[in-house]
Amino acid sequence: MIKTIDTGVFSEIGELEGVILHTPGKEVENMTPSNAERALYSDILNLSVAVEEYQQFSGVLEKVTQTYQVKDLLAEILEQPKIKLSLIEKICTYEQVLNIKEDLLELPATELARQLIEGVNLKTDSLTTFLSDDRYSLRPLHNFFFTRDASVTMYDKVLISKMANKVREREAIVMEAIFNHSSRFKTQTVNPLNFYNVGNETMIEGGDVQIAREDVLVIGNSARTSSQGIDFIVNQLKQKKERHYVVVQQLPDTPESFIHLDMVFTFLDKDACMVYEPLILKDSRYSTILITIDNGEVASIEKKANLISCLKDLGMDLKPICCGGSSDIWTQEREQWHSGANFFAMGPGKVLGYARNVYTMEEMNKNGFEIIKANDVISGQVDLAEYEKYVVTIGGSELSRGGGGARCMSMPVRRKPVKW
Ligand SMILES: NC(=O)NCCC[C@H](N)C(=O)O
Repeated sequence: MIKTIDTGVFSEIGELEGVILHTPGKEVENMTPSNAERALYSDILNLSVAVEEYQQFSGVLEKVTQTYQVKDLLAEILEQPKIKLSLIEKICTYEQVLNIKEDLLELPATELARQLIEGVNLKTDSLTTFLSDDRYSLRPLHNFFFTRDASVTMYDKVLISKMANKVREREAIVMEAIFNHSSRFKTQTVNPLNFYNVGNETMIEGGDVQIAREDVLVIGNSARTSSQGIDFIVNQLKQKKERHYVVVQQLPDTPESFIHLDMVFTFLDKDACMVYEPLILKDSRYSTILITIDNGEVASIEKKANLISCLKDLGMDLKPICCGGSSDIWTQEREQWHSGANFFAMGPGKVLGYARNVYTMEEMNKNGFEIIKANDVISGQVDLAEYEKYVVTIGGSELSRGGGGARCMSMPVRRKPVKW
């Protein structure tokens, strides 16, 4: 009997009750140095090492909460012929490969789910395909293990992202199909593509959207999330007719380690957050803007000094803990590059992050977080219930080369309310 849960995320830190994951598969290796950039990678991952590291991440989450794997969820919905047909038609139309539709329809659900993620090989049945440098009719979804980005559980609904790059668009199509059809989730999806006034400039990715509190969102205005994307979210919030705050943090377009807000800022606890200090606290070139929505309208839009003081004005007094420590800019830069600021909260003060960022971990420890190795949790040597405040560390030397960390690799579907 399948258990159905209502989706609901009203904070970044509430105790986790369900999370969607994707264990990296062949799609992370199915590229070459010359097309890695197109895949949005700065380097090519070694799959066996990446999987070993990932198992530390998923192993811990499996101990503390209900986990779901994208591939299983997808295979489950593809067992229904109508859904299979409509999803294949949608993907083939979208990616202009209607010629492979019949072949895909013949595949059993599990194999189809695998190919939709790992890529569908190009048939060499014509001179053009024979001469083509490409190997795929449908390219692999190289970045799907960053499940954070393609959809966002926002309060009681799920927002389907409008990805900035073509190479990640199918991820959003798959997530929408899962949330619309899986009997495991009771929810309502909101897809910008279904709104007549949404154009190409509208971009939203989950790495930029943080649910700070029931009435506060923090959103990165980045290379991946445009002002139009944020306006779309604001328009959705207006419908609630309640007072709501959207704090916008502008981000630079380069280097690629700044793609999303969660690469420079994450919530850790009711009273603490992780920051990349040079950008969040010291660089005045990137504005913080507060949008106040009230009674179904934008009541005001104003520039604020910085993200931390803006949140304080809204009643969220957070101590910033510095990625890479607070003394050496080179260390800060290096650890930020390796997703040192990208923590994922399993509950207030209970977070996951990469062990490789040793200066960041030292700083977390100085601020009262116990440092616990993932493998010790998985083996049962450490019982997390005995600790109040901790970071569980996972190996991240290989995974971080994909361009993200623990928050990027998790898509929470439900969290308990926080007792603020
Ligand atoms: N939330 C995140 O920061 N996700 C990381 C995404 C990395 C991926 N290579 C990308 O460029 O989209």
